[in-house]
Amino acid sequence: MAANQALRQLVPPSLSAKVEGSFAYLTVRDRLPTILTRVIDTIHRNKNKFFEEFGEEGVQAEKRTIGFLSKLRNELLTDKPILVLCDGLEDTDSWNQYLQRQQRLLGERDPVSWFKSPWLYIECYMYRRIQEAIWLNPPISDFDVFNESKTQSFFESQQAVISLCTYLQGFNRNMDDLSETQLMEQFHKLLQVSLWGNRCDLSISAGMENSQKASPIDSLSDLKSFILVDDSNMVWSALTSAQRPGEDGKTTSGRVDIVLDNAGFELVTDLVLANFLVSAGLAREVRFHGKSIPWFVSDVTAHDFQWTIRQTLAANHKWMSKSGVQWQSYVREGVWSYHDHPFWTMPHEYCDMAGDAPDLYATLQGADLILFKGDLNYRKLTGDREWDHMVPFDRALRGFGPAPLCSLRTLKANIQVGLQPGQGENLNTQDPSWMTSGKYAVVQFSSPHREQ
Ligand SMILES: O=P(O)(O)OC[C@@]1(O)O[C@H](CO)[C@@H](O)[C@@H]1O
Ligand SMILES: [Mn+2]
Repeated sequence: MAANQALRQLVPPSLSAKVEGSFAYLTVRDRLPTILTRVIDTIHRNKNKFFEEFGEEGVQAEKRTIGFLSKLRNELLTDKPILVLCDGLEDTDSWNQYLQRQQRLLGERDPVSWFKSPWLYIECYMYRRIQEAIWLNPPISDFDVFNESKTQSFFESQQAVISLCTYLQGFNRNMDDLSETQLMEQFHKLLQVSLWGNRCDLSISAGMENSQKASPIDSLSDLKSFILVDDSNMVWSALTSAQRPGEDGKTTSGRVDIVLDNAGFELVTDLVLANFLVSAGLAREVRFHGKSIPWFVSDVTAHDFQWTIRQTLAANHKWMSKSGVQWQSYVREGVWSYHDHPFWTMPHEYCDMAGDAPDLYATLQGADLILFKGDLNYRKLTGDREWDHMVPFDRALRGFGPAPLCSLRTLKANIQVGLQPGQGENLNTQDPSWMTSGKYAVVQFSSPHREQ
């Protein structure tokens, strides 16, 4: 058996709610039902809007949708079997095949259920069932149940957005005068701003307001010691080694793909970073990968992406508006593009991508650097397994490596690899909730050419 295959055999079990008292258990028992309750409340609160827009049909659709979601909430609370999807969407068959895969793993004795199956699978499944409940009840089928909380997060973070756009425009004006060292310093700062932007995620807060209040640049030095693994220098060298001398004597640079996470303030930090990468000549193109359906409460959809650029452009603040104008022209010129492959809203671990979504894997192979934002992406990169903290990041990826990649993640789930000997034990002593509080973060890099 080849070494890589043997390595794949030694894979620990998936995190699961079957472990009573575990973070997965508490999420499934408490946080997911809370999120569902908030979704039901949101739909109920929009009843009049549906009536105004669609008349009696809208009211009937609201009632049916709430019925679907209440049934889902009951299945979850009472650990009922996971049901097949029947909405005939593009990914319905893939979801139902994945259910069969989960059933094979469990054997015929136990049905696949909320508290017995992998946490990653059933949490993704819940968001896909919310989509089914909405989709099956026109005319409210394209209502985004999380839209209000995503837009609120943007508006609540206005001061931070203004200070970030002001900072960006501050050195955009004299970018050509910056030395290589100054460019690298700015890069590290904006990479950390994007990293900490990930704390503003609404599923960990179960939808509670979770916006950025403090100035993102000023707080970086205080936050530095909470970065447990910092491979930023490897990210910088991946960018600079992708630069090539062009025909006209100018340097051409590489393509950077950003696998997005949350809308609101976090998305602004990603757009500011992407703006810097292009204006500093560190990227010739940036591809953004978002979600094709509302996902994990605050994840970015195409509507959120366009809305955020429009909102920034229309702001009555000089530097915000100037940033929005720049972002809109990047999109129009094709320097920036938004993509939402269905795989990002499937439950798969990323080591399955080459086999289950070969088209997406091939697309990502065209990048010179891929930035994965957030905790759910980290869980999928590492398979949401019970890895020991000292297992190398490359090992936990289990062969996933379309291009040099970096995870920018604040810790919000009890999985963390690539730590030094004793680092995990020290953190357990100092701060027992270190893996789930969002206080700590990692910048973890892997390149396909490095030893697996
Ligand atoms: O990917 P994100 O937005 O950083 O975090 C997603 C998340 O909040 O959802 C799950 C908890 O319900 C965890 O995986 C993680 O904490
Ligand atoms: Mn998210």
